[in-house]
Amino acid sequence: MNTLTLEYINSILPPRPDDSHKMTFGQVLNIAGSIHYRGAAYLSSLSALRVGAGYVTLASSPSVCDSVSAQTPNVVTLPLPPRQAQQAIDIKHINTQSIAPQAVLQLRDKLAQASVISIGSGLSISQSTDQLNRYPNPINGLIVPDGNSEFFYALLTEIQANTHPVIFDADALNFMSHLLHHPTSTAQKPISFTKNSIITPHPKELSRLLNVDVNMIQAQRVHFASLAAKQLNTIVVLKGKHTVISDGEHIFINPTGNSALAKAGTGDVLTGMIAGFCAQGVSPLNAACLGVYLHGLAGELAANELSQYGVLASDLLEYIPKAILRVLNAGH
Ligand SMILES: NC(=O)C1=CN([C@@H]2O[C@H](COP(=O)(O)OP(=O)(O)OC[C@H]3O[C@@H](n4cnc5c(N)ncnc54)[C@H](O)[C@@H]3O)[C@@H](O)[C@H]2O)[C@@H](O)CC1
Ligand SMILES: Nc1ncnc2c1ncn2[C@@H]1O[C@H](COP(=O)(O)OP(=O)(O)O)[C@@H](O)[C@H]1O
Repeated sequence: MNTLTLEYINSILPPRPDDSHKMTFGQVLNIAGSIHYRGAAYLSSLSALRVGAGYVTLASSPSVCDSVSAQTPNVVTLPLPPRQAQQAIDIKHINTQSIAPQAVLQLRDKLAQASVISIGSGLSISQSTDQLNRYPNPINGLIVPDGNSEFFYALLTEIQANTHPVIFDADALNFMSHLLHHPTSTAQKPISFTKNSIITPHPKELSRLLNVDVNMIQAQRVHFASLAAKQLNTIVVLKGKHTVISDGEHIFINPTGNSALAKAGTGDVLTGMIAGFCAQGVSPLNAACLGVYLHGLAGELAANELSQYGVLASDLLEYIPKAILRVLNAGH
């Protein structure tokens, strides 16, 4: 078990060759955001650019793409077609901002081109009103997915054989929990995290994935992060104070960060940072270490100027470059 250090982080930062262009630093395909979580799409896309990715494409519903474009000129958008109602009676149940499963066909070329794919930040699975009538599982609190769930399933099927890094966050994890624990509840075939994947659960999300009480997870964070990495064949980033990173063999503990990060949207920033490092050719395990350490350091630097009370997730975007400079300067 290793605690991440400034020196180690400095040693795994990717190079920035002079003779380079935007594609040198990789393409992120970020599938994120929904009608109530437009901010998650913004934060996860911009944070990937802030750590040095060359090109970020946000694929989402048209309204999310419009919102993000209105806030920043830096992100390329790929609006995906909304789901259509099959019958007149469905119309009141279907939020037209849900993405059609057929959108995966439109994404096919982008999925193949991308250096890394991030899926799930704010990509709600609970957009349709019929979900509100369903009961949550009493153990894991998970409600049967709906809304974007058909799109999710089509997407996960499409990328099963993908060997590029894929980062699964937030609702992508909740959807996977549903598939893992209710395999016969739908007529769908088994599906798993992809090779070279990274998952970024907070303790409740890991509790849903493992079907283990969240208090048990918190009492044995290293054990459950490592167990999940082995069982699910993925790299696990178990978030919270002293984030644990494990590939099932190695374990890293993050010393950076403070309560400034305990604010909505900071997890979306982390997902983008890890994706941005993967895009630059860093191994998924090192990308997870870089993202987690620098995310925490950005929170500390932001809190030095704004207080632990006053930092916003969007403030982190300004402090990521300062955190990188701090690490670079430590190397001289
Ligand atoms: N501006 C935006 O658009 C934002 C969008 N977000 C998106 O909102 C969606 C829902 O995410 P949420 O995380 O709110 O919903 P969840 O339902 O996954 O998590 C909330 C539950 O998990 C528990 N929990 C969270 N962190 C915990 C921890 N460290 N220890 C123990 N329990 C913990 C909470 O107490 C709560 O019961 C995600 O798709 C996410 O990406 C959020 O990131 C917030 C900001
Ligand atoms: N008290 C804390 N100390 C250190 N890091 C924290 C603390 N609280 C939250 N974080 C970090 O902030 C992020 C929160 O992510 P998450 O729970 O997914 O939030 P959201 O879904 O709102 O984006 C994680 O990276 C977590 O490790």
